Amino acid sequence: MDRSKKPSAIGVGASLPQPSVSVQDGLIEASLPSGESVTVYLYGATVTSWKANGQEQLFLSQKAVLDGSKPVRGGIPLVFPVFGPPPQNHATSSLPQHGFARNSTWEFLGKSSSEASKGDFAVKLDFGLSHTMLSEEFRKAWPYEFGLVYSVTLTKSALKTSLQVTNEGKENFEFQVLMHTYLSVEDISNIRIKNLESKTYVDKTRNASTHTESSPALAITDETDRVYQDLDPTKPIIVSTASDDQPLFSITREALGDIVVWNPWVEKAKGMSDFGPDEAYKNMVCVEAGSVSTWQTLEAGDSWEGVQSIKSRL
Ligand SMILES: O=P(O)(O)OC[C@H]1O[C@@H](O)[C@H](O)[C@@H](O)[C@@H]1O
Repeated sequence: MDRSKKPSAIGVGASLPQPSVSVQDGLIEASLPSGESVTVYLYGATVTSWKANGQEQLFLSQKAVLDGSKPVRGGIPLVFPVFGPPPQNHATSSLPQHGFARNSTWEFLGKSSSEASKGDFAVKLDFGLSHTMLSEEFRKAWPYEFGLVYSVTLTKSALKTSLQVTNEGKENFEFQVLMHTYLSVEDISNIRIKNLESKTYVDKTRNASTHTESSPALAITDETDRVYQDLDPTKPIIVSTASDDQPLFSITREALGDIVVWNPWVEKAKGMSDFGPDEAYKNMVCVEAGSVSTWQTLEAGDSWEGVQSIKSRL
C-alpha cells in the first residue's frame, strides 16, 4: 500500500504563535505574539523602536540619520566609555562626545526566547562589540582591550537593556556608561518625573553647578540637562501625566546609580541638524540611566554589568 501521501503528523503546539526575529541589512526586529516589538540597528546597537500597548514608546527624530554616518537621534543610543565631552588629561580625552559605542557597528550574537507562562514570551537579542571591531581612529584614541555584550530583552510588560563590560586586557581601565533613552510623550507640558526629590544633581545648563531637587514631581518647562546622582537603582523613576497622574513609564536599574534628564527645548532643538521637526522637543524627554558621575574602574580580567528595565503604562 502506498503510504507516501499520508499527511505528516502536526505537533499539538505547532500552530501556536511564537516570537519572531528577522535580521536584515544591519537591522534586527523582534516581535511577540501579543504584539509588542523592538527594532535594533547594528550601528551603535541602537534600539530605535519599542512598541507596546499598541503604540510606539520611544522618540525617534524625523531627521535622525540612520545610514551609520552619525549617532542616531532617538531611541536608545549607548554611551560608552565616556559621558559628554571627555575631560582633558584623561584616557578618554581624544574620544568624541559620549564615546564610541553609539557610532561603532556591533555584531549580532544571536537570539533566545523563553516562555514564562502560556503565551507569555520573552525574546532576548544579544549584541557584541570588542576592541578588534573598532575603527582605527577609535582604537588609537582608547587603546584598551575590552568586550561589550549588550542584551535587549522584550517582554509583554517591559523592555530590558543590559550592558556587560569585560576588561580583556592586562591593564585596568576606567569607563562611564549611559543608556540614553528618548521616551516618547504626547505633550511635555503634561509630564512629571517622580522619585528624584531630595537628590543631588549637577545642572549642565547652569555651569555644572550642584543643586538639590526640591520637587516631588519634576516638570520640564525649559531647556533641561541634569545629572541626578547616587540614586537607589531599585527605586523606580516614574514618568507620569500631570493632568490625571497616570504613570506612563517606570524605570528601574541595576548598578546604574545616576539618571540624566534632558530636553533641548526650543533653541537647542532648532540648532541640531538631525532633530526634527523643530517642535518635536514637545514629544520627547530623555530619562537616561547610567553610571556617569564617577568612573568605574575595571581591573584586568574583570566584568561589570549595568541594567535598565522600562515598563510602560503600568
Ligand atoms: O547631541 P548628543 O551628543 O547626542 O548629546 C545630547 C545630550 O545628551 C545628554 O545626555 C547630555 O547630558 C547633554 O548635554 C547632551 O546635549
